Amino acid sequence: MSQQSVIKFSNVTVSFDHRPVLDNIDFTLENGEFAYLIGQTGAGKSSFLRLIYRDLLPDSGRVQVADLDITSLPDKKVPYLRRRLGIVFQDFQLLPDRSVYDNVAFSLQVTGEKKSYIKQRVVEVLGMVGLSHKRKNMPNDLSGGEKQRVVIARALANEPRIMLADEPTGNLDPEASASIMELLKQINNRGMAVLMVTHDYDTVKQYPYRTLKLENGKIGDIAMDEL
Ligand SMILES: Nc1ncnc2c1ncn2[C@@H]1O[C@H](COP(=O)(O)OP(=O)(O)OP(=O)(O)O)[C@@H](O)[C@H]1O
Repeated sequence: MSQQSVIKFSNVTVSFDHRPVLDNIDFTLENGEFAYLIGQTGAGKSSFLRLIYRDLLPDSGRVQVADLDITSLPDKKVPYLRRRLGIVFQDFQLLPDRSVYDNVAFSLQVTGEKKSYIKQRVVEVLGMVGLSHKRKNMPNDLSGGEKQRVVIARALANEPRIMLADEPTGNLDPEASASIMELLKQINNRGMAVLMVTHDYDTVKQYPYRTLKLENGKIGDIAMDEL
């Protein structure tokens, strides 16, 4: 894999019940690149993401993420891989009985970071997502957009090189969606690669980046006017 790419699929095939969902796919995400992944329901977008965080192995082909070969990665190294990825999914997956601060701190505690570093880093990432003033609140006290910001702060805490976002604006109103997109844009401008699955074509048009479409098991770049 070149120094420039952070994700590389080579001849990747995934089948369910003998039907290929991903059919001999090649794909590269460059370091610091922002890309959308679109496609109809059932096109294979979630399966595509699952390959990247090693929740699914391909039937054939090779998947490389950062400098790791996912296809030959021992199970015990999977947590190490996942710490290199910031994962932001639609159902917010926050711990409901912990404060905003503790939800973010938790992701650093599991990696065994020092207490003083955790405190500094949590304050830093909550500042980045504009939620310093909500650090003592519980997730249920927050709006949908604010919850999504906490999820993003948590994903940023380990300083990943790649952010995977599965419909991060899916459940949000237009204003909250725009603020999440501004945040992802800002994160990308700091050099992090972002791969975002979305059905939200308005957002794609408003924030134009490279757009890939999954269709009939194949992936290809598409232009804005083809949306
Ligand atoms: N574990 C599985 N066993 C059998 N079939 C599966 C499995 N996982 C996914 N599929 C099938 O593979 C296809 C692609 O599913 P996937 O969830 O990747 O699509 P998607 O593009 O993410 O869809 P959506 O937009 O609805 O989330 C679907 O037809 C789905 O039913």
